[in-house]
Amino acid sequence: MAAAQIILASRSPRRAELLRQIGVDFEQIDVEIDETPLADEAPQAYVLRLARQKVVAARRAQGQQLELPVLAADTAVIVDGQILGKPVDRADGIAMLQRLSARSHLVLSGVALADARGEQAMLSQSRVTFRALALSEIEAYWETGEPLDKAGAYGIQGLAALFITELQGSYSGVMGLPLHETGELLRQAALPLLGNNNSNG
Ligand SMILES: Cc1cn([C@H]2C[C@H](O)[C@@H](COP(=O)(O)OP(=O)(O)OP(=O)(O)O)O2)c(=O)[nH]c1=O
Repeated sequence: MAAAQIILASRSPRRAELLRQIGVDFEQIDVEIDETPLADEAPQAYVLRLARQKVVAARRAQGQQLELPVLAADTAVIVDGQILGKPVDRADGIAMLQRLSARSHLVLSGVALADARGEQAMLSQSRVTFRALALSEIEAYWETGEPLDKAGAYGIQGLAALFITELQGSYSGVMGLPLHETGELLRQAALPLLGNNNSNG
């Protein structure tokens, strides 16, 4: 296996899969932060703050000797201006999916990269539209286990693909790691992908 180029501060297997997709060699570590929104915090500011906090916490945990850049992300579903995180239980998950039925919502993903020079963050914003969902279908979806660990109680990359009539924005951003923005942050940190350090060339 090639030597790691960066640290991915995430437990998420989806983020690891997406980072592998763009050919980055990485080590994955866990970070735990408080994900409670601040009073009156805008959703965009919220996901950017959490992504930054994850990289900062990871660098702190690794100590001064850490040399590799650290990448982390945070994803939230926004409906009527309200932030939906991961469902806390079955009733919460079912209520979230009922709210998302027959309308569109926003999915925000913040991604941050920290290295010795400090940290940078970028935002990905997508609009996802769901068809009308029957309660029986929502209940059956909950029973699959797929919604449990996902913001908004669904996974675009899984069975919830059956619900989505339209996506405007970034599929990888909805799934948890926006790959265009990730590539830009890596390029700015002098870790170019495809050996190209110049987006115009
Ligand atoms: C909307 C949506 C979210 N998700 C996932 C991505 C994230 O893993 C999760 C949102 O929770 P996050 O708090 O962003 O991330 P996490 O706690 O799972 O992982 P970590 O903090 O360790 O990086 O929801 C999907 O997998 N598919 C989707 O379609």
